[in-house]
Amino acid sequence: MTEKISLQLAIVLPGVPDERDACIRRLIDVLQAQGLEKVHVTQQDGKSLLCLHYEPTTISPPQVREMAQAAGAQLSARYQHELMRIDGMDCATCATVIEHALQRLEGVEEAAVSYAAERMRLEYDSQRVSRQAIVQRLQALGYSVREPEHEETWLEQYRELIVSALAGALLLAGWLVSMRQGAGASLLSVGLMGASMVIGGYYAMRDAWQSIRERVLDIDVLMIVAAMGAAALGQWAEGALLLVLFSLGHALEHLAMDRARHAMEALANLAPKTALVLRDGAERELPVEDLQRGDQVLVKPGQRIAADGKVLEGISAVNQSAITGESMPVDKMVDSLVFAGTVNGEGLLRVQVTKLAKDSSLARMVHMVAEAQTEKSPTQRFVSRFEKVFVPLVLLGVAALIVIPPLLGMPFAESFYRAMAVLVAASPCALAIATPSAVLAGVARAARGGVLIKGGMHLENLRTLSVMAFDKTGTITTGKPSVTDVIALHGSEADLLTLAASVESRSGHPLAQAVVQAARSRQVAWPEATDVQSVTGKGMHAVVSGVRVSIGNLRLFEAEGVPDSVRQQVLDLEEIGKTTMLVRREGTFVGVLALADTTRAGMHEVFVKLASLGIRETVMLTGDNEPVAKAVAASVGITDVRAGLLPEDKLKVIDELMRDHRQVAMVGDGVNDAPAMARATVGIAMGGAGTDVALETADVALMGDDLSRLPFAISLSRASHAIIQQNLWAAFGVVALLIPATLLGLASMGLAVLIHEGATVLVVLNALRLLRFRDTDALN
Ligand SMILES: Nc1ncnc2c1ncn2[C@@H]1O[C@H](COP(=O)(O)OP(=O)(O)OP(=O)(O)O)[C@@H](O)[C@H]1O
Ligand SMILES: [Zn+2]
Repeated sequence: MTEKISLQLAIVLPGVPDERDACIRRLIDVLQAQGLEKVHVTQQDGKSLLCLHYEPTTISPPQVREMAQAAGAQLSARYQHELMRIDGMDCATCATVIEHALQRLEGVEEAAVSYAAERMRLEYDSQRVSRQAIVQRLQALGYSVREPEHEETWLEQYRELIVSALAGALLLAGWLVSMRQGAGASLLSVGLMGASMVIGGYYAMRDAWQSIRERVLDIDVLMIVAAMGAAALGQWAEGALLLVLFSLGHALEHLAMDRARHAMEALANLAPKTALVLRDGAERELPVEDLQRGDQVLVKPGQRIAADGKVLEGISAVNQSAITGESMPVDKMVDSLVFAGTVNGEGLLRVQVTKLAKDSSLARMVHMVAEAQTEKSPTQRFVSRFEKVFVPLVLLGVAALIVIPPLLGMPFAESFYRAMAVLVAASPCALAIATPSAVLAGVARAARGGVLIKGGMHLENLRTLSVMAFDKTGTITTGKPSVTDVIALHGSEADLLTLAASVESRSGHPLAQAVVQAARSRQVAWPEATDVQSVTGKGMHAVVSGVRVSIGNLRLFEAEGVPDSVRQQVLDLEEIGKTTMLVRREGTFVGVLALADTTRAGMHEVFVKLASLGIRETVMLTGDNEPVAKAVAASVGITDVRAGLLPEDKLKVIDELMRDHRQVAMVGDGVNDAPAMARATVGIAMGGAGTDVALETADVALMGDDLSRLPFAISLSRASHAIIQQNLWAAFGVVALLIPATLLGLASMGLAVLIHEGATVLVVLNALRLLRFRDTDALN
């Protein structure tokens, strides 16, 4: 017989971003090679556990644990994960170039680059390749890694714009000189225009060179070929204009994209740089990086809070809009959680630091958004697939355009020039940037509104939901029930509470805690229970002072049966919307406890808004009894109820809903609904700022502790979709118009470049509109 133990994956493999990571496969292989029977990952309470099966006769549990930890430590030291910021990418193909180049580098396990976010997700084997070697490879390709502390200077930010303006000035000068005619002047004007081409084409040339070396043909190559073609035909002004416009277009595009990126960085800067720390009885101002867990910091009225922590002293209303998007201040008192970057109200707070500055909710949110922006959305994938077919077709067509007309008698110069114009017209630059720019802006806007969307896919999926399932306890209700009725059938109420509390004090379930609380408030003392056995979704069995005690709902006693009189008591209580527990001592039912939970404030408004957004069906899933579920559902406006569910039933309901409706969201608090959330199209967790699991396991996390931002998230997703559609139509439209126009010689190359670059900039500016999306735009 084998036995098994479970360890928390996050402890064995710290720093591994998610369960899909390759390190987990490696860990499993290593451990199985070392003689464990079987190793696999399971989920429990939203945490990933590593389950280790072993042969107890050959190895002891501490040895197994040690083995796992040693292997984990070795792997985490060896395989490094990093999110790098990359400077110098000029177009979407640069991202592909980097990915190809790095993936060919020995020891690089994964390199995923987002052009829009200027970021790269990197995983590498530090025994085979050093970080330095990777950075050097990037630099050799003409890109640089921006280390986190680096602030962009004014000059760096506008460098491209300055270069293109300079090229433009030279072109203008050359043109003015050529107007004056004269032989010397013409030489001078050619010189000036040549200089303009060199300067205006600097970045394009650099990127084109890199692309050619990586055997990728991109827009930079096309532009350089076209400009040199024009120059070779003696069309200096045309060639220079092309490069000036091209570089100007790119400079503007980059400036616009920077705005979307800075929207997130501005958020990160909300947290103060220093904090007022109480150490050794004195107040000292320290940089937040020096704060330790357990430090006490003072937060004065009106100040921004410097660290995530727990209030030790003081009462105040805190504006948490920076994190939750909700501008109504939240009351804080002793034991409340507060978050870095939020604004203290009128009270003085003494706060115990619970998280290091780099792990604060705000810092993690900014990091996760950056990571989300590197994930490709389905539309983006579709566009990439399209480009793979489209670009070679264009090149073939252009080659034909150069070769065939001269055979029919057209001068070569003319056919070449026209082919170049067609090439520019058909370059899908606007198409490539249409979706990523909108995703970038949409994800950033969502984060500023307190909604963390972990990737373009989820941003797009939110839009198409027609059914949403909600967990009841903790999501629709506060999840803090209290005991309302104590009905003793044999003996006193105190005896009943003693038995109940004795058993329930061994459970972490919110209902159990409510029972313990009730016993405590009546000053009941209870003996220690033994042989405790918890039955998921039903209740508990245990032994108290030598007698067997069971406590739970009707389902727990189904097998042995419940006397009709007792059952009737229970049903009567449930009829008026209460959660019930029966208590049985040996064979006798000794009492019934009734509990009630309160519905969260503002839920009704949320469901009204969801309905008006076209979410036709809302379903509440709960392990609680049907009358309670129906009462809660009716009071908030939920259309459908599935009650009496065991945790695994919740998964089945999600499957069933997905069969009928395809796109289904599961909304929960992330604590014990993680499996259902993972199964649904979109898993939405609330309370992202307070609970780490919610933040980690969900596809979409509402940072605040209620659902009020849900309609905002959905309407933002719709707005993003609308903008993506507009962008794609505009991009396709321009290509569709320009190709025939250049083919027929109606549009010159200069005009083609102007329109082409104009469309690209326009598409990005259109995407930026999402940054200004307002809640009030939500309902239309
Ligand atoms: N420790 C316990 N003591 C008594 N009854 C329990 C206990 N644990 C669970 N139950 C019973 O099982 C039911 C379902 O519990 P479960 O934990 O599956 O759902 P829940 O968290 O209460 O509600 P929801 O499904 O809405 O999140 C409870 O309503 C209760 O009747
Ligand atoms: Zn197992």
